[in-house]
Amino acid sequence: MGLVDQLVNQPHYTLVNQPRENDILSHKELFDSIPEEYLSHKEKYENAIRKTVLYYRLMQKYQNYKEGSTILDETRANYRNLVSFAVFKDYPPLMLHNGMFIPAIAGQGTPEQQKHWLKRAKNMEILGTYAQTELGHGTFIRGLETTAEYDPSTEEFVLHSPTLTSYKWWPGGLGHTVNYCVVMAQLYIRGRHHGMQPFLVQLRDEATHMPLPGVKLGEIGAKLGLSTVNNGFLAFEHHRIPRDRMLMKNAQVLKDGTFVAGPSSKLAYGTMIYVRVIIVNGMANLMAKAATIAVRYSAVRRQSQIKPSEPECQILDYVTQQHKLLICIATSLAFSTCARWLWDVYTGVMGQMESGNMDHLPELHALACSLKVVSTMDVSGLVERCRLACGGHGFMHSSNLPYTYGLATAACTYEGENTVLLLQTARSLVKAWQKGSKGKPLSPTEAYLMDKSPVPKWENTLDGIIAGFRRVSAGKVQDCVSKIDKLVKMGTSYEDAWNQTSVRLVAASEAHSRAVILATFRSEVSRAAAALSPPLSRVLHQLVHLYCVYWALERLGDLLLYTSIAERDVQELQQQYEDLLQKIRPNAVGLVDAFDLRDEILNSTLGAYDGRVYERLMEEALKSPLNAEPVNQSFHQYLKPFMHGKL
Ligand SMILES: CC/C=C\C/C=C\C/C=C\C/C=C\CC/C=C/C(=O)SCCNC(=O)CCNC(=O)[C@H](O)C(C)(C)COP(=O)(O)OP(=O)(O)OC[C@H]1O[C@@H](n2cnc3c(N)ncnc32)[C@H](O)[C@@H]1OP(=O)(O)O
Ligand SMILES: Cc1cc2nc3c(=O)[nH]c(=O)nc-3n(C[C@H](O)[C@H](O)[C@H](O)COP(=O)(O)OP(=O)(O)OC[C@H]3O[C@@H](n4cnc5c(N)ncnc54)[C@H](O)[C@@H]3O)c2cc1C
Repeated sequence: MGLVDQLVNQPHYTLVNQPRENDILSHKELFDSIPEEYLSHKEKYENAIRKTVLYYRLMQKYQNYKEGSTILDETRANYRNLVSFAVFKDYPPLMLHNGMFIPAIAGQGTPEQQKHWLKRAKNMEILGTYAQTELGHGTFIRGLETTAEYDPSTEEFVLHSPTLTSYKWWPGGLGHTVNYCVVMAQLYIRGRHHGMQPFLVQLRDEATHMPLPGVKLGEIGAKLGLSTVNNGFLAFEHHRIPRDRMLMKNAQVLKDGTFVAGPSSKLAYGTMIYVRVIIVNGMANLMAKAATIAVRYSAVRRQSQIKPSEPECQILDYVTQQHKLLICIATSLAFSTCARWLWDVYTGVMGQMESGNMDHLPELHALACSLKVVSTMDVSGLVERCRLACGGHGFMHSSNLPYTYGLATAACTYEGENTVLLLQTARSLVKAWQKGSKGKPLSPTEAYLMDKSPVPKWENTLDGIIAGFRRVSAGKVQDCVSKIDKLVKMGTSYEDAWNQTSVRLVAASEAHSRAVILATFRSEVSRAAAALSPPLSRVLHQLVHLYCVYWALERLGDLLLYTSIAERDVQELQQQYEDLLQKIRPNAVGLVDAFDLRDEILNSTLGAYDGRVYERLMEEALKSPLNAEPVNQSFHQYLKPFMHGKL
């Protein structure tokens, strides 16, 4: 639940940092007796499975897991996301089961297929993942090589991996955990290609868990993070599945092999939009976690003196530390606010599509791409900033900042690599510009592109900054269109012109995303603040103000190019920013406390509520197996003979 929602729903903010009675986190067996850093690769996985089964059983008990609850409710059950941080520093092997396997069935299956498979999946009778990416292709979906050839004589699909590069590669849980998956494969009927389609495929025997004949499975090896997600590989050797295993909500294959196309071939990509929307909220949670750890630690840590005559100060009193960290609080709030707004857009478009109206799908796709990119890019950068702001202790796994960075930075790549998705949004912006230039109406989030009024006098206000970001985006899009048009007029193909302009297109796409985020953050907080006490409303508006001024200073070059901002405005903005740091500093700890992330969820020696940082660091250090004995056996085996010249 975002900070604004928490504050709105709980007028007097009660900190519940103690284990609640009858709460999943009160089950100590959920937690590791020794830190998982000291386990082997295999032990980490096995321990994660142990915790996974306990976690899901308890989650079902405490979340009164209703059969009828929709996927949307489940996924928005932030509690699960947050609690999973407590149990799994890295994500669980079943993250894809809830995160993509179930949503893919819900989004791509017929009502009958949903009825049958969702029941089994939500009861954890079967475990699944989403297998799209291959060793040779991740971005270019149309280049994926796994084939599904329909055999009308047996009414079966024959799945096959024709090359090494066609092996499915990366899907979470695929290595040793799941026994089913949704496989995205190129459909062929009587030699004719019918595009990428989703197939629900059993991979392992439900009793023995052995891979089925014609199915090759394994895990892809050690990674930067997500060490317990069990990302795996999958290959098919002419593996046959019944016709009813193609998820046929959008497109169908009849018994005789007749292909019935869906309203749009892109509906098969629907699960990706859904996950991109969810990721924005996930980033807000990660940012809240890292900000809580770093701000609390900065309130406990005393280092050096501001005045030689005074004792060592809290490092949070250094304005440079405030500059590093207060934007993190505002960023978490910005993305949790935008996530809820994007969720409402998503559910609205899904509702329209249920009645056959596809008009708003392109705008949703562009928004989901841009917000997924900016939230993952900003949060991974700011989580790393939180780690650096904690000095040496931030480098400890026990701080939980390195793990949190791994979770955030992974999202810059999965669910659509960030550059590629920004280019998708750029595609939408260029089309909107061309459409608007012909006088046609644009979607609500892109309508500002057609603002042809003269550039107004710059104002150092929220309205002025947001209008400025819109000017930057529109100006960049116009420059891209002009460059592409100029290249095409010189005889360059449109595709080559697009590629030669792509650095600018990515920048235009990011500028658009920032304009959307600033405007949404400001309007959503203004709407929610009306229900808050004046002091609370004031601090939230200070955070919105900080966020807008911060990004104006970060993007000064663009503002100087496309708006009338002048040097004196910049000086004033810088002063505004420093004044805001000073105003927010007294509330910094209170604000991260308001994220209400319990110690078990923070999982951090630096961020615990009681502030006993040094005792916790020492407690964790003593858990190292190396500390079990004063002299390690390697001294006698190697060092001693080496030091005596005998080795
Ligand atoms: C902290 C973590 C946060 C949350 C955790 C908690 C919950 C989340 C749970 C699970 C998630 C966690 C982990 C996920 C694990 C990872 C999973 C994966 O990675 S799955 C694989 C993801 N892969 C991709 O995203 C591939 C990216 N590539 C593409 O999308 C396409 O190839 C691309 C769009 C780049 C290009 O495709 P192409 O066919 O070349 O299309 P083209 O550019 O020509 O455009 C054609 C046409 O289609 C429109 N379009 C493209 N994609 C979509 C879409 N998805 N939906 C709708 N429309 C789409 C595009 O706009 C264009 O339209 P026009 O022709 O312009 O009209
Ligand atoms: C932790 C993790 C978990 C994952 N989980 C899953 C999963 O569960 N299921 C699944 O199916 N997949 C999963 N993936 C795979 C993920 O979806 C792909 O890695 C992602 O789509 C990027 O594709 P790629 O790896 O082939 O990179 P590539 O697409 O090869 O990208 C490499 C580089 O090429 C650039 N590039 C590529 N195409 C273009 C273009 N058109 N224009 C400009 N630049 C371009 C990219 O910007 C990037 O810099 C996971 C990946 C990770 C890291």
